[in-house]
Amino acid sequence: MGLTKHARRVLQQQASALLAEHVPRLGADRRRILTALLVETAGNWRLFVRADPPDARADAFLLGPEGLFAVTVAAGPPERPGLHALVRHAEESCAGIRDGRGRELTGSAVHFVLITPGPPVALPDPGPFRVLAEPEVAKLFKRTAPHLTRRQIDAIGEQAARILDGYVPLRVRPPAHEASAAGFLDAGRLVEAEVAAAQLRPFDSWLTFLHPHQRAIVTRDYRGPARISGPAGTGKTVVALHRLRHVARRSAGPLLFTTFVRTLPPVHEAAFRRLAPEFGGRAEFVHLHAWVRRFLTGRGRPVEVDARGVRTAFGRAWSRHRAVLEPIERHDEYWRTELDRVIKGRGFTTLEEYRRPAVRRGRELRLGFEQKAAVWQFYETYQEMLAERGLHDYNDVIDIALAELRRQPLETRYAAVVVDEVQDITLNGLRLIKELAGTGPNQLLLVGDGQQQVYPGGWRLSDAGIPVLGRGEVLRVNYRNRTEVLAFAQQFDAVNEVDDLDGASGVALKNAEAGNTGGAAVSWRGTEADLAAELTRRIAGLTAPLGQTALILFQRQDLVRCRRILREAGIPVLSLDDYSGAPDDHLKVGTVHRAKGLDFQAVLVVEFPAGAGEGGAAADEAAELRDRQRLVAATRARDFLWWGVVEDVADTDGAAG
Ligand SMILES: Nc1ncnc2c1ncn2[C@@H]1O[C@H](COP(=O)(O)OP(=O)(O)OP(=O)(O)O)[C@@H](O)[C@H]1O
Repeated sequence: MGLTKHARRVLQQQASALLAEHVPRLGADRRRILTALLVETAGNWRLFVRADPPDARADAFLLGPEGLFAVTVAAGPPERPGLHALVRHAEESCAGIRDGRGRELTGSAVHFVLITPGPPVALPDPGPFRVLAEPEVAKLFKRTAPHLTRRQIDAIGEQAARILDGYVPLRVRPPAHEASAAGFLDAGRLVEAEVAAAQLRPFDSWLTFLHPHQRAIVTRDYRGPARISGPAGTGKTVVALHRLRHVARRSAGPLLFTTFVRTLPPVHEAAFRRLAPEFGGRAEFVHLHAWVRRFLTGRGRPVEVDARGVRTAFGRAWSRHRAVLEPIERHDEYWRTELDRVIKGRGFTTLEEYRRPAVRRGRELRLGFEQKAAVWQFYETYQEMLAERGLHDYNDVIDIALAELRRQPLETRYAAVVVDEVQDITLNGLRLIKELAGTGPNQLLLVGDGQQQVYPGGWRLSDAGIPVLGRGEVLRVNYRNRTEVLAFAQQFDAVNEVDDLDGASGVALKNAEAGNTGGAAVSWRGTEADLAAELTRRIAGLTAPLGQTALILFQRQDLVRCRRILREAGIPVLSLDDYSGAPDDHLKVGTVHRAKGLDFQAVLVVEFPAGAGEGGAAADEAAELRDRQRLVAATRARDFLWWGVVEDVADTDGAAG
């Protein structure tokens, strides 16, 4: 911080006097380093120094806008079991601290810092520590990602002073005339930090505080694969990230966070780096298909998906079989899903398997014995078309990787694997995950919500041989959406029963408890001709920053329509395809498939009429799917939701191009 030389000298004198009085038996290294820490805490920070002689506990706890730090001064990390004792003590001693809303400070939110005396040294295995050399101590106080407000720091500090047994709270104060001088207390930066924290409040407090139920799941010891389900916004991903850090501290080896949604891993990686910067290098965040491609390349079997070639193969197969399939269901998309999600997704290799009862769970349209035979022929033609061209689709790539993994397991096992949005993975994808993660204690965590399926699924975890009996957790307090937004989203929840991903009943969004108050949800109906003016007016009137706002649509062709409106209005946009969670001032735009798992301060949704002329069971299925997609779109909004419905579509020749 911007201290004058004189002020720094005064603070150093105060700091040494304080340490000499309260912690008289300090060695020279600790004394120097703790003095330096104390000088830096003259702003919005608190320091608690261990009064007893060195033992297995941290030397100090440091609390500030970036969270709570357990600080150890040593030339290197302690050896196990000393390391375990240190981590356990730090986690346990802070665990009783609560915020004003009853949430507990989670032990996994404590950051471990190792300060090495003297010049920087390279430590090959720093374990859970962020390592700083003595001359780098000031780096700890850089406000890169503040998430605690001054009031929260005061409240935590007060409780820590009572709870941290054997530690004394020490604080130095600048001389009065210096305190009021510009720059000394760094008033400008404090205000900046307060404003930054206020903008995020209360959402980013998850980095430090968890609901007691969330916290219990983070630290629970599971003897096999575990599952977290619960409605949107209940903190499933938040818990999974904390748990990843918790497991990382207690294990060695790489960690994997994967999902079916291509756009999510970079966003969650950014969140994990804020939560656990010390494990950034150990954790891979990658979507399932990218993982598979990399794995197969590593095994000398690179397989690429030529999406255009696959579409052509499908088109040819469809034109050969449409005369038979159209009378059953006329939309080719329906049959594409049948191939992708049922026949290939579930790994059927014979018509007999496909004919077994209950294998099409989740599909409303019933198929008779002969009809299944007709679909199977269509599937075989599609496979031939692919084979003739030497092509593989995404399901094939999963199958090849699964066979390869079964032939030869991974050389280095993951210490832990987390799968997010698991409801959208195919059954064969789940089998692959089981194979790569293993089913040992605390190795595999599956996170999802059956109600947010945006692709038809229909499996149970047990179908993939993943046993979670007795290890299924359900979250029910929604922390993301303010009450008005949540109430709006709940209108799309028409289901009678939600699957907990393993055949039992789960919790639906309509039964979620609201964790936040306020918010606003506004709807609009109009013609496409009026949409441009209304959408741009809404965007201009937003109170949320443009960079924290998303426009969500349902079909790719809707994107083209809306992008044109935004371009003409000069509104800067970033496609959700390219979004990594990094802050910017562009409106995020994408389909609901890309918005899954994300949240924004404000969300605008435009619904264009769905394809006309559907009917029968397939239409019921499509309508149900659309409601689930609506529910996902609406629950992306934290504070404000605008829902626009276009009632008629103008002549858009060329627009949908
Ligand atoms: N303990 C908490 N304290 C404060 N905010 C929280 C807490 N838990 C979750 N949140 C907020 O709720 C938001 C949603 O959390 P998260 O993304 O983990 O939910 P989810 O259940 O995975 O949602 P979805 O199923 O919709 O993807 C987070 O971004 C965070 O802002």
